[in-house]
Amino acid sequence: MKPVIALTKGRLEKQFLSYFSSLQYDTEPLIKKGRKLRIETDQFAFIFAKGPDVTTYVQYGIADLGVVGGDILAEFEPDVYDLFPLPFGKCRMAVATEQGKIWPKHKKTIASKYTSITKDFFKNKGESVEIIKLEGSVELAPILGLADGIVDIVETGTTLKENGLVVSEEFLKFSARLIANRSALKIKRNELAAVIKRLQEGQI
Ligand SMILES: Nc1ncnc2c1ncn2[C@@H]1O[C@H](COP(=O)(O)OP(=O)(O)OP(=O)(O)O)[C@@H](O)[C@H]1O
Ligand SMILES: O=P(O)(O)OC[C@H]1O[C@H](OP(=O)(O)OP(=O)(O)O)[C@H](O)[C@@H]1O
Repeated sequence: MKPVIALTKGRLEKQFLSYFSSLQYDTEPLIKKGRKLRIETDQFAFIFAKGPDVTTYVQYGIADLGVVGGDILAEFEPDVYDLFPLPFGKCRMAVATEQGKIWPKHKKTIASKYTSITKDFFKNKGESVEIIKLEGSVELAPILGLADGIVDIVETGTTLKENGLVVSEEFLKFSARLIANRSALKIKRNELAAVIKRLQEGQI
């Protein structure tokens, strides 16, 4: 059986393919996949899913390996083996708000996709917050008066800047990570060893 690798669709998929190709793996079938969600190459079977679902497929052993953002691992804490960072998908987690905003003295309202990370962050600071869960375009929330601020990913800072927001605190750094199903690592050790090694060594 070919190793099964679950890839996070979208931004990380593109960056993974360019990294994988730099390691001399054949990526042509993946680049030409169109809307297909499962693709086989000579060596591997790939599946394409949203980040949190990548961890689910790996946790349940449908995929042996997965490529997922460190933010997803921090937020959902799936039961998978977190092997090592990959050299792309670099971003930070930050609290941001409108330029010149004065935070309320008591309870702040924070909008985020990352409710668990947000809860832990403010708990550790001993600050009381109400968290509003959003699924994306989180930068809208302070502008429209839904929240006092946001907790979200920042890379270049362009999205914040173009929406009149500024970082008030950066508190975590992430990159994409290679994860593995815990039992596949033992049972399929021989089949997985070469690709794991190459993905790790490619970074040196
Ligand atoms: N601006 C960014 N710069 C670098 N990495 C990012 C950035 N935004 C997200 N990421 C990383 O890429 C992963 C996938 O994000 P992406 O935006 O492609 O999917 P998503 O959050 O599910 O959004 P969408 O609903 O638009 O597909 C995130 O989990 C994170 O690790
Ligand atoms: O600092 P920047 O380089 O501007 O990147 C940060 C933006 O990228 C992500 O959004 P994404 O494109 O995934 O859209 P989303 O709002 O739907 O999550 C993140 O949620 C920020 O909005």
